[in-house]
Amino acid sequence: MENTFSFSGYELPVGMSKLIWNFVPVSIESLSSSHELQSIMHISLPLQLYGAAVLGLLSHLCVFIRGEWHMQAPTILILYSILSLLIFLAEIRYGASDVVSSLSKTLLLASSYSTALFTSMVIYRKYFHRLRHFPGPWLAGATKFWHVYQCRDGRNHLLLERLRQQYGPIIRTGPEELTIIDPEMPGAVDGPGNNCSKAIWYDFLLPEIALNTTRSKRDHDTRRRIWDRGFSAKALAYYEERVVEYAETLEARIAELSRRGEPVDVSQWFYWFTFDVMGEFAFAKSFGMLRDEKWHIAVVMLRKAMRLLGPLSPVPWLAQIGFYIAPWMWVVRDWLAMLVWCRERMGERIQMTAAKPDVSHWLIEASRKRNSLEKDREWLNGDAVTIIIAGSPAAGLTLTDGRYIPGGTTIVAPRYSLARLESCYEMPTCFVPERWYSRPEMVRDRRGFAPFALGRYSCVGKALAMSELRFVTALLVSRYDIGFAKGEDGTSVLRELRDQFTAAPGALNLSFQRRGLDGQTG
Ligand code: HEM
Repeated sequence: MENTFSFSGYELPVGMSKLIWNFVPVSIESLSSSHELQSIMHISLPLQLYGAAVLGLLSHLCVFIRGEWHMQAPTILILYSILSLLIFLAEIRYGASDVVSSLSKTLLLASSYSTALFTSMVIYRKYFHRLRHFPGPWLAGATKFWHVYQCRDGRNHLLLERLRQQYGPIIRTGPEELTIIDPEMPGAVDGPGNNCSKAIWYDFLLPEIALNTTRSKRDHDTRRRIWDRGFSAKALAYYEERVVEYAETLEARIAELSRRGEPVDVSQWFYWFTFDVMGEFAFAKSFGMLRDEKWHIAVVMLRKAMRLLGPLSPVPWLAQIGFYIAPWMWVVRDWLAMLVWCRERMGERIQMTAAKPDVSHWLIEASRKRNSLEKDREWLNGDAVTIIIAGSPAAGLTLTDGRYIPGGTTIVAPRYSLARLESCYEMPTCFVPERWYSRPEMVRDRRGFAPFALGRYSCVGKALAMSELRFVTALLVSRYDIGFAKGEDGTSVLRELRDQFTAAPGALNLSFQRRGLDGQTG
């Protein structure tokens, strides 16, 4: 019989499952014969609690203080649960006589261990850590749970903006994390010559892996070369034909609504447009939302799942526990269902021959040529997720004014705040599109403007995204007079904005008045 260990659908790594498979019966067996164990059970309770506390302290100082543990979080949780169960069984057998006292003693030992472990972590983070001198909320430097709690409503962008006003441009937003709101950051972190790598947060897609989530520079560069082929001038010409078709469908829908005098929630319609286009490029199959005028179930799942990425992104270890130990839970279920959906569509896409090349065509063909289609499935599945939803330094970083950011720090450079810096823009909180063409003096420092990121990790789809933006804008602006619909004041689009890896804007109801051929509104 094969020795695997599965808990709530979570399959432990083979080595670990063998260890547990052998360890549990051997341990229970040894409970009934070990004299040493009997003598341990009869040590006085204070001494046992003291021993558990020392173990907690040592686990921090000798083990958890180094390296990354988020991917092992489910295994660690399962091992601790098994250990507690063994202590409980040993207590019943040799220690306290009844179940209730055995249980309370086990809980006491576990609490003593964890109190020492977490106290040691907090003391270290607050008084010895290399980031201890950076300003920020006291609790943020002690635990990332502070951040999870603060951005539970998906408004991390507003939280960071408030912190900037309170603490200045460099804020300690986590035990190992600095949020730096300085126009220099996009270039310093992502620009040429930097030595930064991706933060642990990017492991959220594992075991699937994608171009924008891989943390290995070598894997990224190899994969990026394949993606680049999918965005050559020739490939872009194929895509643009289809972008035009979808943009015209969008315009036809808007024309219908405008004829009926109905408001157009452009946030929703633009969402449907971009997702239909991306479905076509990822799976050679549109989501059909523009056609059906309703949300596709997979996109609904994706939107729900993206809510997980906002609040849980500061604690990737908790997300891993959710994925493996509680896959049935709330948004975790939506996230996993969305991954399964993408996996299945990618399976179908591999089997079909698309009439015209889509983005996936280049990725699949590259695997086919190398005869590694099956081996590359995790990449293909992960990249499919990237298409549809489409830094930390080991070494330190010195900013141009001499400020030093210690190595091993996760650096966050929030675009929302960068776009609102007085030092970069005149009237930074006002919507003045002219600043980007006829009034360049309104842009004081453009280094912070990097919506497609910079350097090796910059957006590979930038040319496609820009052609979608240009085409739809030109089409609508040339045919319609556009204004706020009745009852709309333009505030909810930002007020309801949610920060969840990509930004999810609130509703924006506009009225579209068709102009006649002479340019007059008709
Ligand atoms: C207005 C639309 C878009 C914006 C603002 C945007 C922005 C970005 C940003 C900021 C990144 C860096 C993300 C990170 O490092 O975590 C990125 C990466 C990426 N984007 Fe886009 N993107 C857009 C549209 C697209 C489109 C249409 C595609 C096409 C499939 C695409 C594909 C990608 C891919 C594959 C990456 C990963 C690149 C790499 O790691 O080498 N994006 N994008």
